[in-house]
Amino acid sequence: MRRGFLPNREVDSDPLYSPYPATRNKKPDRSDRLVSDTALCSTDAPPYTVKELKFWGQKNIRLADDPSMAAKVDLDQLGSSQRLVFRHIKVGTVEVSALLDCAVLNMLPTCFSDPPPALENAIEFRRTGVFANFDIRAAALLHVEIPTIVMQNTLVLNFGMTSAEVYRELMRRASAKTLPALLQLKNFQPPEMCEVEEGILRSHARGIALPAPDVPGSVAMGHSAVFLQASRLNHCCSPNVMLRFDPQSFALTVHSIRPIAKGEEIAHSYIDLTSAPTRDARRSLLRDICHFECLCDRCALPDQAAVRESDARRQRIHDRSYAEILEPFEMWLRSNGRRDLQEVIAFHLAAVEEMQVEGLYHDPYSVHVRTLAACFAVQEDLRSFRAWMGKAREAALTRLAVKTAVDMLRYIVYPETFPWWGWVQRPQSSPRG
Ligand SMILES: C[S@@+](CC[C@H](N)C(=O)[O-])C[C@H]1O[C@@H](n2cnc3c(N)ncnc32)[C@H](O)[C@@H]1O
Repeated sequence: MRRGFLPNREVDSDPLYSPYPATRNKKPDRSDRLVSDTALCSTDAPPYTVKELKFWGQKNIRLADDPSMAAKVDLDQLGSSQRLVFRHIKVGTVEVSALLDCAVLNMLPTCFSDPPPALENAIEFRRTGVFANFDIRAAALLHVEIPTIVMQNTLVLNFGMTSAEVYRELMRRASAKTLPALLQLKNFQPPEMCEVEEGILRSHARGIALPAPDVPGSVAMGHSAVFLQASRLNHCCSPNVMLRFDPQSFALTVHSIRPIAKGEEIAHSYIDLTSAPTRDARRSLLRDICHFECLCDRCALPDQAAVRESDARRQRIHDRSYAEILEPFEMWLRSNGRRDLQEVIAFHLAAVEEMQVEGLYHDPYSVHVRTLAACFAVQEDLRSFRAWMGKAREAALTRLAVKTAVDMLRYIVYPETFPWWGWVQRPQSSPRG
């Protein structure tokens, strides 16, 4: 176990913003374990009536770039739950410059666990992107990184600092070792939108899930972090890696979601691809949120016909509900094996192929491959069962579903322990297990 926060050097100062006492924070305040050299405190008198709060909110709240955020933030509730503070969080030997709510800080572990080790030298970070150094299998851990800066996405600015000053302060507090590297990151924000420091942090910050206190609006606030190396990862609408952030180790991990060839660019998706099935929808989302025109392989298809085909495939993937995915095999079981199992297999193979062509390996993919494994299990087709169960296991590992992956390994080694094994031979009986 590594040490969590730096030992206290001085009494905790006022939080940056504390318009009302944080009465809802019933957990013991552990902020005395945090270093605080914060000398800033609230300068504006907080508003008290809902009307004033709303007006004050329009003036002072800087919403994150996601426009849907605006709808989620309840200004009436917001003021009573916010106590933003600048802090240094110590993770192993790394000091993270943070601007977080006290309640969120209190929910972080006092000791961070060690993250798992990454595959050595698997990827190369170049200025313009990240590339595979050798052929990589699916579900490999390619990179582990502690953030340099962590912040709340939605800043409530009534403590006498402009948003530019807040971002500058976060940068200033980054360790002397990382500051030059931070300043070298490109600012991709339109120059009229914000100053350089804010532009750099906004361009390279990615969303992370931190524990959120049970107060209205706190989840909508969201958090993001800047990772010096992982910020080199470009966006792709057919990503080959998935990023995870684990608050227990305070580390970002990068996992391959399919086999990757040597020299191939490593890229993840900046957006939720399931919410934007067509190229136009994806591009418009990326323009709105990230201010760039997507030039990934999927968006830069050679002609309009190829784009239409890709859109149609993604729309079909998008439209298929879980019930629809599960239905053919369930119907086959209910028919006591009298229906044609080959039709069920063909349905799943076609869906898997579509997902592979589009490079989409989100949850429905694992349902398809698991069901294919079951289709071959009922026929006692050992080779195909092991192949599909192997893919299902990779999908589980990518999602960090370790227990499921262990169960699947057991089925691969001892196929007869799989509940549907050989069921076609004895269709009247119910599955074992
Ligand atoms: C976090 S940076 C990624 C690394 C970046 N290429 C660099 O040189 O620092 C994000 C920026 O990279 C560029 N970018 C990333 N993915 C892209 C894509 N698919 N198409 C076009 N530009 C992309 C955009 O300018 C975006 O604002």
